[in-house]
Amino acid sequence: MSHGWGYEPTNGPDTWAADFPLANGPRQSPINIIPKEAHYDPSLKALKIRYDPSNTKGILNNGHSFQVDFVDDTDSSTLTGGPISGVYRLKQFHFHWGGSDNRGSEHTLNGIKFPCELHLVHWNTKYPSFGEAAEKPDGLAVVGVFLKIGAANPRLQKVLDALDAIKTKGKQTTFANFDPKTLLPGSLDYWTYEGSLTTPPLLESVTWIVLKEPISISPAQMAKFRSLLFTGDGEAPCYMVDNYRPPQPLKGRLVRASFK
Ligand SMILES: NS(=O)(=O)c1ccc(C(=O)N2CCc3cc(O)c(O)cc3[C@H]2c2ccccc2)cc1
Ligand SMILES: [Zn+2]
Repeated sequence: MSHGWGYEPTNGPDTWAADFPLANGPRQSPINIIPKEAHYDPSLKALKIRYDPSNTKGILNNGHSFQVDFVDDTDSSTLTGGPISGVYRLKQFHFHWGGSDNRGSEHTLNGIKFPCELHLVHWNTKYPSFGEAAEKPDGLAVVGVFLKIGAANPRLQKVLDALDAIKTKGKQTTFANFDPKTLLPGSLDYWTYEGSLTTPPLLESVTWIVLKEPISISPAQMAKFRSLLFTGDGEAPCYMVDNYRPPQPLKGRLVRASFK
């Protein structure tokens, strides 16, 4: 699926519009979230997240990030409630991170970048598949979680321990019985807005749900993420860092808050 896009100066976010005109569309992601300008919406429901660890399928270095994939042929790992209606199934989760701790997240808070951001990707079961849903304005829902530098996060360790086996692009390995719910912070307070995929094809099909509370990651754990390679075996090695798209114009969109 990769069209040669990436995060280097020659193929990075500023070049994507050439192949993916949606890059300049009306509902692009990520965005800078300004909490004071978000609208508290008392009608927003609480997020209901139910994941079945036995759905874990594997872990893959896709050349842009690494992702943990889930079996999504039943409603056993789902997201409901929150700003969405209906049932969305968990497809995969992945991260975006920086080459140093002052950058890496895609969404920013009052212009502040976090060192890393987790995305849990779900698709609307009113459509027959992820691919079909990805083409619809209400097709996807991604839960974003900021990571901040702090104490080592034991919940990340199982994921980090698998990275040695997927160092280069295209490598995948078995990964089973992981509960992504353990990666979520204590509070499920969130901001939500209508946006897009943050990677090509930049489809404008994502209801974004960005959690207010970050989770922690230690410098040593960040170094593990940064040891991955964008490049495949036999290619000149290029470390997988700074795989984030910067914030995009809000273009009049409303950002709602589930909390006061
Ligand atoms: N950062 S994000 O907006 O949360 C995001 C969500 C899903 C996806 C995703 O799952 N896929 C499928 C794998 C893939 C591989 C590529 O090389 C690529 O350029 C894009 C993707 C996207 C994708 C989603 C929907 C339709 C096509 C591709 C990617 C990014
Ligand atoms: Zn992402």
